[in-house]
Amino acid sequence: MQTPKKVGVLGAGTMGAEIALCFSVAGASVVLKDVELALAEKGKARLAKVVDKAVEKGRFPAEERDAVLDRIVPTGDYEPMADADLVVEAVFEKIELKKAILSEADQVCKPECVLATNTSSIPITLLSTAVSEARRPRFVGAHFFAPAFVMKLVEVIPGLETSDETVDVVMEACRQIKKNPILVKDTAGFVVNRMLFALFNEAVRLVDEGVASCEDIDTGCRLGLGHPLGPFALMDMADLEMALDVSNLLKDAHGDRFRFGTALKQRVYAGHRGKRFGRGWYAYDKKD
Ligand SMILES: C[C@H](O)CC(=O)SCCNC(=O)CCNC(=O)[C@H](O)C(C)(C)COP(=O)(O)OP(=O)(O)OC[C@H]1O[C@@H](n2cnc3c(N)ncnc32)[C@H](O)[C@@H]1OP(=O)(O)O
Repeated sequence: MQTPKKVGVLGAGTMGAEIALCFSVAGASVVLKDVELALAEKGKARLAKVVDKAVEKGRFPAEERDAVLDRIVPTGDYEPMADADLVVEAVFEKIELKKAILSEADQVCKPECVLATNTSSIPITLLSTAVSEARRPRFVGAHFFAPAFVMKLVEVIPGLETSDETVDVVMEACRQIKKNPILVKDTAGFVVNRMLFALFNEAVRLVDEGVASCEDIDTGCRLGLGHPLGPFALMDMADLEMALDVSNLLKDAHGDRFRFGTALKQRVYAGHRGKRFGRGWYAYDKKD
């Protein structure tokens, strides 16, 4: 398959916007939707900074900057994605929210359109119940990793009714945007988040037990295991509340080994949710 000519992205947060950018860089026209136009425009504005940084670091050609951003059209409506070949949903990791948005998109998108969800942990077959029976063969999971413009992996997850053709289409679309797709069975947390949350949970337990500080545990992971960031720095990059939600989903599916420790819950209760909130495991300068 060619790169899809037109792509819709539902949700202009950090993940959604950067997924939009990946397709635009590959030459697709992209519609970036949020609940209202102003939020979609804000998501696109953040992308200009992402591209500028990539240009600064010599990782993206300066002369392509404007064209790549021009191909991304922000919107508050579903209608502009009626003729999209592929739509990727990337809204908050809440089951009912995702289902509502997938159902609305399903009613607008053309029958041939593949509808993909960027859920990080919710079973695809469960989310597929939000779309019509006719769409289900063209409904699939496509899990990107943060920061999505940089990270090369996409987990491709067929649900019970996803067709082989849809899996092939999405795997190929990932290759066209220079990502490396891996095929993963439909299980809560898929592959990478099951491993990542095992690490997160053990790291929080170490803090709960007073074995070491988060700084030292992060140093241990970086210098002892070669991870680019330790688990606490990584949780701060995401959102501690989101981490707690995901871990609860994993706990429901796989048992108590995914139970998060006390130190994390306390930070969530206190609103210390991570870098974007000015404070998480570490303190930061608050920025937009
Ligand atoms: C929860 C989901 O379902 C699953 C996930 O996505 S888990 C997260 C998986 N991602 C990772 O583990 C990535 C960890 N980070 C890295 O490996 C490296 O930082 C990197 C390869 C992305 C970039 O490295 P490099 O280009 O050398 O620059 P570096 O300075 O480290 O980071 C560049 C920018 O990316 C941001 N960034 C790095 N990791 C991030 C992450 N996980 N999420 C969001 N932003 C991230 C940094 O904050 C920095 O932003 P800034 O320029 O505004 O300060």
